[in-house]
Amino acid sequence: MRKPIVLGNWKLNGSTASSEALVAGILAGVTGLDAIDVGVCPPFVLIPQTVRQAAHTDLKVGAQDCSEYVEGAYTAEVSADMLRDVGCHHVLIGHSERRALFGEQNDVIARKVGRALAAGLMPVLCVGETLEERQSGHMDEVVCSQVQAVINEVGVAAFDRIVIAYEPVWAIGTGLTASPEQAQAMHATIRGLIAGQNASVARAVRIQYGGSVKPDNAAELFSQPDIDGGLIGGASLKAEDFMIICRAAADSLGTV
Ligand SMILES: O=C(CO)COP(=O)(O)O
Repeated sequence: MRKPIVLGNWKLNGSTASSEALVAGILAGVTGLDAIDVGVCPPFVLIPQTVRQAAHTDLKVGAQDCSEYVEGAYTAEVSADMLRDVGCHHVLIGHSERRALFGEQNDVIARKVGRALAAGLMPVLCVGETLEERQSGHMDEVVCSQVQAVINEVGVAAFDRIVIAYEPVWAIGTGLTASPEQAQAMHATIRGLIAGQNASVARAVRIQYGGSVKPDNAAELFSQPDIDGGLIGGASLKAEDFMIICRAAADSLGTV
């Protein structure tokens, strides 16, 4: 049985005051949820205060990106080692907004995953197709090539320390959720790709769904056999909504 994992991706939102209030709300609801992993990904500057606030609790704190470089003259970059040093547990890598708005390609993303693993962080590899890629029937090929690029860089065995987040680009922030069947089909495709290279890693690897997950659709998504929790954007900015989604993930353990 895979342990579901629900992470809040705050993106470019929050202040010291608003994030403190949000984390307080999450911490008030997180007890009793030890059957799942729960975490947040604040903007870089809010990570240290969030780590302090979450100390000695079950809430895991991570980042939204890391550098492909270790150190040196790379203005504005933040390394995986720095993230580990300030207490991060995980790091999102290859989010579709990084790919689309900041030009990140599969090779850069694969190197970042390698850096995160070397630093002792749990990389959350984000993959997903655009609407055009889905409509032209290329979605499996696109998503599999995004995963395979990382397998080629770090080896398939390393996926025992990596979480995959399938986030169809057309479902992010749009209110359009992939149907549970569409999401399940892609999760099974990703697991199948890995199974072809290492069956036991494929059985164990956790694959989250992301893209307009809300309190009213989380339970149905999480009840799919290959969906192991969610990566939550907008709904993770409200503690109450985020905790309803976390509870749906915990409840899903009874249904699959
Ligand atoms: O991009 C996402 C999480 O990384 C999903 O965002 P929304 O939940 O706002 O659609």
